[in-house]
Amino acid sequence: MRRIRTNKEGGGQMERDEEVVLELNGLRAHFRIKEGVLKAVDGIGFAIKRRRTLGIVGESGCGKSVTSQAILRLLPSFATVGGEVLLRRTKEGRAETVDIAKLDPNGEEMRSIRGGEIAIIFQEPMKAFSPIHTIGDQITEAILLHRTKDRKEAKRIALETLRKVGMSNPEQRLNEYPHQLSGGMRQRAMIAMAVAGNPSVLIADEPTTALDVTVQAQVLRLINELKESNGTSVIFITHDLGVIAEMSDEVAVMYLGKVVEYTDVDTLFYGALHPYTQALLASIPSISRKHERLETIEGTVPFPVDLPAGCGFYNRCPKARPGVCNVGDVPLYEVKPGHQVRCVLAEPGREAN
Ligand SMILES: Nc1ncnc2c1ncn2[C@@H]1O[C@H](COP(=O)(O)OP(=O)(O)OP(=O)(O)O)[C@@H](O)[C@H]1O
Repeated sequence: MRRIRTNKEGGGQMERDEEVVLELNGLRAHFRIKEGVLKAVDGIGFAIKRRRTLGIVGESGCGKSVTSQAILRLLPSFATVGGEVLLRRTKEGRAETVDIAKLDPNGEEMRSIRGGEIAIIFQEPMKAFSPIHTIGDQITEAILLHRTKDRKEAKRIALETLRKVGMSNPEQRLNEYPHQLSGGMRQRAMIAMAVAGNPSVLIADEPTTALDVTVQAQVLRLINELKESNGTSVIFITHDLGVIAEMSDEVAVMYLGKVVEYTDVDTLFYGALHPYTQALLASIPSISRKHERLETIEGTVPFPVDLPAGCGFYNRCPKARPGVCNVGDVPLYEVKPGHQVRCVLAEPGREAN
C-alpha cells in the first residue's frame, strides 16, 4: 500500500466539510480487445469533498460505470488501471491517504474499503443480494464485516438502518428474501446494505433509472438525507440531466472516457462552455420549450479504439474548426476557479466564437 501523507485530524464541522475525501488523478482504465486497446476511461481527474455530491453525466458508453468500477477495483483482470485514486481517511485517530489504484483488488485492504469506506448502489438491486439469504442476514453480514464483530449489535444496526431508509415493517423485512420485496423496497434495502457499513463515499450508479417517478423521487430524497445526516460524499452517475440538477453540487461531463467539462451545478445549467455539454442541455425537454422540436445530438459516439487525433467530439461538434480541433490532444482549460473545459475554443485569450 502507498500512503501519501499523514497529519493530525483537525477542525470543526465547517472545516471538515472542506476536506477532500476522494481524489482521482489521471485515472485510466483500458481494455485490450481484439480490435485494439479500448480506452474506456482515459485520464480523468476530480476531487470530492465531504458532504458533497459529484454528478457524472454523459451518453451511454462514455465511461461512467467503468470509472466507478475502477474506483472500487471491480474491473476484470484483463483491464489495465493507471493513475491515482486517493482515499483520505482516519485510521486509529490519524488522517492518512491511501492510493486505491495501487492496491491488490482481491487483497484484505481493498475488501475492507469496498462496502466499508466506499459503497455502491446500482440500478438492479437483485445483483446486490443473494436470492437464498434473507435481507436481514445479508445486511447483518455486511455490518459484521465492516463495523462490529458483535452479532447482536450488528442485528440492531441492521434494523435501525432499515428504519432509516424508510422501509415499512422493518422487523418483518429482516426475515424476508429479496424476491418478496417490491422494486422500490429492494432499492431501499440495497441502500440500507450500502450505508450500513457507514461509508464516507457512496457511489450511486443510475440507481433510479428502472423506478417509476414517485419511487425515484423518494430514493433521491433518501440519498440526500443520508448525505446530510452522515456527511457522506456521493458520486451520482446518470445520463439524466434532470437528476443531475436535483442531486449534484459539482458535475463532471464525460465523453469518450474523458471529462470534457467540470463545474458547479449552476454554471453547468447557466454557463456551460463545452459544445458537447451545450448539446446535452439542448436535448432535454423543458416546459418553456414544450412546443419546440427537441434537439438531438447529431451523429454517433465513435468506438473508443484507435481514435483520430484531436477532440473526441470533433465529428459531431457544430463549432468544430478543422486544423484547430482535430490536431493534438486537447487540454482541460481552467476558465475560472472550479470550472474546467476540454475545448480549444475555451482556451483563455482565444477569441470567443
Ligand atoms: N468488461 C469490458 N470489456 C471491454 N469493454 C468494456 C468492458 N466494460 C465496459 N467496456 C467498454 O467501456 C466503455 C465505457 O463503458 P461504461 O459501461 O463505463 O459506459 P457508461 O457511460 O456507464 O454507459 P451506460 O450509460 O450505457 O451504462 C464502453 O465502450 C464499453 O463498451
